[in-house]
Amino acid sequence: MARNIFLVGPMGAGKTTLGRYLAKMLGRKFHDSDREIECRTGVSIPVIFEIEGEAGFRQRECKMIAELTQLSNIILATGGGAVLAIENRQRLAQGGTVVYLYASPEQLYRRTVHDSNRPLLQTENPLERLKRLLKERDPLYREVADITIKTGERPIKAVANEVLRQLKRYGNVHGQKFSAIR
Ligand SMILES: Nc1ncnc2c1ncn2[C@@H]1O[C@H](COP(=O)(O)OP(=O)(O)O)[C@@H](O)[C@H]1O
Ligand SMILES: O=C(O)C1=C[C@@H](OP(=O)(O)O)[C@@H](O)[C@H](O)C1
Ligand SMILES: [Mg+2]
Repeated sequence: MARNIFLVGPMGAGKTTLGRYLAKMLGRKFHDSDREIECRTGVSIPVIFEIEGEAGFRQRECKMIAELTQLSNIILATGGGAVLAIENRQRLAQGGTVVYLYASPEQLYRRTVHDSNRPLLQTENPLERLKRLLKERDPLYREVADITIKTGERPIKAVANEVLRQLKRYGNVHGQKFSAIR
């Protein structure tokens, strides 16, 4: 059976966008842990941070990752901080093939600067925050990842084709019809 594909990486790497795109290409179900948390609670991520703090959000995130990693044949976009908890890292590593989407802090900044839905970036200097978070979390992303993909300035389509090329080596898309989008 084809295994799950889990996307990890920093805010703005493109996990949500690429996950949705890959799911369409492969005809698989897509889940985004942040969106599922928002659906369950009925409020946005910034509101959860405001009411329960980051610690409260992390608890909800852990429960959601535990649930979603039990599913089969899915594409999952995690939140950028999901790798902070060791239990999440273990569940991700055991439940599927983990793809680390990497982008430089400057690229992450450009992709997130106009979006106010990421509470951790609502600071005086979001670029500095992105640099610090990437430095802290990069070893955790690498620890859990089977594959690392540098998105660079490539459009989503090109990143998706690169991910599929790499995933073939892991048997994820074995026997599954997909056409590389040119
Ligand atoms: N490879 C890419 N090239 C250009 N824009 C991108 C790329 N990947 C993502 N984006 C854009 O960056 C923003 C953040 O992407 P998103 O998928 O929400 O990232 P994440 O879920 O990793 O935080 C979105 O506006 C998305 O369209
Ligand atoms: O990096 C983080 O700690 C976070 C990343 C966000 O998800 P994206 O990585 O999809 O932006 C979201 O889970 C929350 O705002 C916290
Ligand atoms: Mg996302």
